[in-house]
Amino acid sequence: MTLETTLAAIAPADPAAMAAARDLQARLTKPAGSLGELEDLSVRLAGLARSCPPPLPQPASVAVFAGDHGVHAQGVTPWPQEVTAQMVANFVAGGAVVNAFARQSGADVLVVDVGVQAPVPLDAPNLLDANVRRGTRDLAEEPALTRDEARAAVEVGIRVANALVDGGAACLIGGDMGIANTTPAATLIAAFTGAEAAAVTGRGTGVDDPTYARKVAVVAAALARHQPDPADPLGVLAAVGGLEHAALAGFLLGAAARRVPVIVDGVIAASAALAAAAFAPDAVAAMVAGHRSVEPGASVALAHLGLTPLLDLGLRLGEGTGAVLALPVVAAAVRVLHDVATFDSAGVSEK
Ligand SMILES: Cc1cc2ncn([C@H]3O[C@H](COP(=O)(O)O)[C@@H](O)[C@H]3O)c2cc1C
Ligand SMILES: O=C(O)c1cccnc1
Repeated sequence: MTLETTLAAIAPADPAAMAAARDLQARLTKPAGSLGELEDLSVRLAGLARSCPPPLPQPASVAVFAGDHGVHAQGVTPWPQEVTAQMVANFVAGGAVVNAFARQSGADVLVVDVGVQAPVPLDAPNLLDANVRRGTRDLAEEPALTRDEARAAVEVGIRVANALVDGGAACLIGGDMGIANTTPAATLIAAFTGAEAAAVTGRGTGVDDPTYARKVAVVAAALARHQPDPADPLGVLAAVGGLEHAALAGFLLGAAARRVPVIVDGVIAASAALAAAAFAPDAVAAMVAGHRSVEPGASVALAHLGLTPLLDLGLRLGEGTGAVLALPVVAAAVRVLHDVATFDSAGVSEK
């Protein structure tokens, strides 16, 4: 599927299914509104699936998109770049936090090399080699990607979403791995929302004060240099994005085109969600915000998209961890519409 055919397949939520879910919620054996955000979520997912109740969101799959970043050269993170490839090996072996959380939540993990700098010499069924280029260029000096490279990365994400749905996934979860990738994430969020660099730049893996100041300056200078146009999402991704950010944007678009919910993780996924929404505003109907990352840009992005995060646990890891943790909550919200008796069927008196 190309970007264009995917965008053409994205349509608004179905108001009739949403009305049916709202009506059913009002008849279930609980005070109206007592399930808070879960009621709104169940209504949104009915609209997405065009059916009430919508399907349960399992089996579920996490795709962790990995890439490296030329902007690493600016000293925006204390971690060496080779940690990206080393963590890819860790994901493949099942030893990272996202693997533990996925096991706990009942989700599979697929690792997608979309732009790791050094070749990842592994042959494993849960690793997809879809490397577009071996890391981005330094966005502080030049566009991170060409438009063609950005498009190719978006189309990797689309392909992965389609393959997982074809394989039976009823819910998708997007994760990231890429040392230095909170810098392009912050720049993308500023570009799409118009927020100031300082309002969207966070401490990532935990940078110290001088590194943080450098990071804010890099984001501000990149915005001034590239003047990214939010009406041209491919241009924005190319100028100041990353390969995993672009692939995640495609992954979100692919989920929306297939009308399958996709749980958005932290600041990298949230920056990709802004790009996806700029390509196709209706794609937001497929997005569920898994959690509120500590990174300030994540909250700016979610507010811009009108999404309310389900969990707020002070997480600042990425990998898809906060999104996988939210999967049982999403499943519970849907299960209410499947399992809970109505006042009528259970013989419970109404007020
Ligand atoms: C061991 C390790 C595991 C990680 N898992 C996710 N990240 C997260 O931190 C990185 C971004 O932060 P920054 O922009 O500050 O470099 C990304 O790789 C992200 O996925 C990790 C980072 C490290 C070091
Ligand atoms: O919360 C996140 O998404 C995050 C925070 C730090 C590093 N990487 C990701």
